[in-house]
Amino acid sequence: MLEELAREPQVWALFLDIDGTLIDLAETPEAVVVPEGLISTLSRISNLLGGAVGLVTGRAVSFADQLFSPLALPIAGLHGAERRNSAGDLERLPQDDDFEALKRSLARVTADWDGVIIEDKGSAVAAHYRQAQQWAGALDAVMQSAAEEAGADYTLQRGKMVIEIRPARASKGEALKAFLDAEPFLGRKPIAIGDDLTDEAMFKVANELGGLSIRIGELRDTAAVCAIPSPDALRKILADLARQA
Ligand SMILES: O=P(O)(O)OC[C@H]1O[C@H](O[C@H]2O[C@H](CO)[C@@H](O)[C@H](O)[C@H]2O)[C@H](O)[C@@H](O)[C@@H]1O
Ligand SMILES: [Mg+2]
Repeated sequence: MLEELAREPQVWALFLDIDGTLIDLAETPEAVVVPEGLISTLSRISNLLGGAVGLVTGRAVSFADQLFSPLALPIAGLHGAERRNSAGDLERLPQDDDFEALKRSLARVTADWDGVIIEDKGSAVAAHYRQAQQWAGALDAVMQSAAEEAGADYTLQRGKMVIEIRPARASKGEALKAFLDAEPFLGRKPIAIGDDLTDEAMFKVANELGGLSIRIGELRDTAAVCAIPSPDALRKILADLARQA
């Protein structure tokens, strides 16, 4: 990958997931740390690729922007439900009052469930049980019934120790396609790198378009065609690439 990207940077577009890919997982959503040097690495690789580097994440764009400030790459947030293109134009969904009420109700129902975290992300909500695995089954049931109540515009998204309700019309695969429809991504072959179930949609699109799909972790039950063992190993590869920029 490193050799290909360095030799023909005009051919490739790079799409990177955040949690579990660029940065290590942490016990809570707020406790994540962006390691020193990563922001400058990403900035240099973006220059090398003529700006064709995008973040594709389950996080809200606003949260990702805080993490990577002052870098503001093109980004798809909430699993593709919001997207900022390379010109800086941000598409997001209008507030849905029923969904706001549903999030409040979820927070009420789980208030006494020790260790459960309800992460309000605007047009999506995540219920975390990393610190409360005894609540995993009950939380799954509550989220399933909340997703039904939310209706056809929303869907359940499972991930690492998390169950989310997110807008149904979006996916990371659709986000990749939307990026690739416009400069500076237009006509390039996508490299999609991710670690979780939500990334499978972008792996499939990358494969279909003759690109490359890379899973962080094991190459098991995935559409990805190759693997990198850990976020740390990926960061080392990216740092090497940035040095050649
Ligand atoms: O698509 P991603 O960028 O990988 O985002 C996926 C979800 O990541 C976050 O949750 C995960 O990371 C947390 C911090 O390391 C961890 O505590 C949690 O167990 C993981 O599921 C984030 O909080 C979610 O909103 C994202 O959708
Ligand atoms: Mg991830």
